[in-house]
Amino acid sequence: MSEKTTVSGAEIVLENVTKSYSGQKDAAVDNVSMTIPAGEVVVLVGPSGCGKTTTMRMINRLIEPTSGRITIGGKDALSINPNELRRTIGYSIQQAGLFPHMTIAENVGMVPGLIGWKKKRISDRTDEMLDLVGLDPALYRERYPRQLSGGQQQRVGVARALAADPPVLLMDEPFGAVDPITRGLLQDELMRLQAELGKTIVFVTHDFDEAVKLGDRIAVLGNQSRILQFDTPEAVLANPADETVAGFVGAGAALKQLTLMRVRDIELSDVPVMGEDQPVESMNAALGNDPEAWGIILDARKRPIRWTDRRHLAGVGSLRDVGVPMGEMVSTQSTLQDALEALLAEGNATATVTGQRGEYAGTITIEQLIDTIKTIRSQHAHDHDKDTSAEDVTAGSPS
Ligand SMILES: Nc1ncnc2c1ncn2[C@@H]1O[C@H](COP(=O)(O)OP(=O)(O)OP(=O)(O)O)[C@@H](O)[C@H]1O
Repeated sequence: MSEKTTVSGAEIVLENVTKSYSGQKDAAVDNVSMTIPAGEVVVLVGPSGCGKTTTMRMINRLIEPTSGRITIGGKDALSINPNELRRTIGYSIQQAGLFPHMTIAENVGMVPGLIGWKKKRISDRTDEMLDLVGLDPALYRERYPRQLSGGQQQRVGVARALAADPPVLLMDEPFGAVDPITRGLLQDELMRLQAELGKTIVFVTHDFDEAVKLGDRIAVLGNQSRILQFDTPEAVLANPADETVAGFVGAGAALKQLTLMRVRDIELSDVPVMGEDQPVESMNAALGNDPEAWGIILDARKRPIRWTDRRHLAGVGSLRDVGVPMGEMVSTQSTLQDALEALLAEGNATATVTGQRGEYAGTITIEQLIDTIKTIRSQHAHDHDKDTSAEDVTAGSPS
């Protein structure tokens, strides 16, 4: 996710954690070790039944490990009493898991109530949380869950998980039950919230794209929760650890990489730019003799308004009257994927980039996008050559 302003999260460490359900031949989770750094979003992703939920639920002790150790902020999870555990760990699940007979306010205020907050404090906090997730408290407090849309219920689920301000948030497919557009919006909101809150978030999904979008790190799990790869989304996309992970990454890994970087992250190229009031000869001189060269005419606030080449300039008296209106532009905030789409939409090899206030910032070309992908690839080309004992993944040997 993006840069955090604060980190309020706590580190979670799993050491050789195993869970065998009675009556099952194989352990559901077999000897898993991983460190989830404070303030990061770690996404557990893997096929159905691989043990993601079991792994997550052992962190808040909804499931007791058969063996191994889990610490939260350095404290053994088994030694934390139930009240403290509720305060430390927020939990949100698919279909929000709201209590149908309780109002939205009662749902959100439930954990603060359980840990003994006073009425007024709970009520204020409930309003604050509903605001935070984009629901007007005046409209929604007294409603019942069935009177809300699926997406709104999911928001309430997140508000409830955050209500007691826990350093750790466990989210088990929280957006699994909503349509793709709502899901995208909820993901964006979670990213915005997290940039502000800096919680430690463990997020379970079987949607790899969701993992790439939300994770600071992704743990790709195989059967029995075996960690196949535990790394940043960039590294997993650029260099999957093995064929199983590659299969999970799926087609279009290079394109997915483009969603992880923004235009401001790369060095832009340039074309000649001139204000409308500058002499035509200056633009001519800047374009030189190259018949393919083109330049951009700016308005008084340095915003690109038209592009021009030598042919347009022949015989004209002023830059005010020449050129072709600018097509779709990209902003420095856009993802490289947005930039690629703009390039394809315009059918050009170059797109114009504008800054925060619409001012000219440079240009971006198809070649630059290709070079960026190549650079990411080469940066991660040797990731698996490293001695993994030095890494924070100490899980049983990845196959
Ligand atoms: N209470 C239980 N008793 C016995 N076996 C269980 C129990 N809960 C889960 N399992 C088994 O443990 C394995 C891991 O299940 P788990 O729910 O953790 O997987 P998951 O990766 O979260 O799956 P999904 O993505 O389908 O939710 C599965 O084989 C499942 O059948």
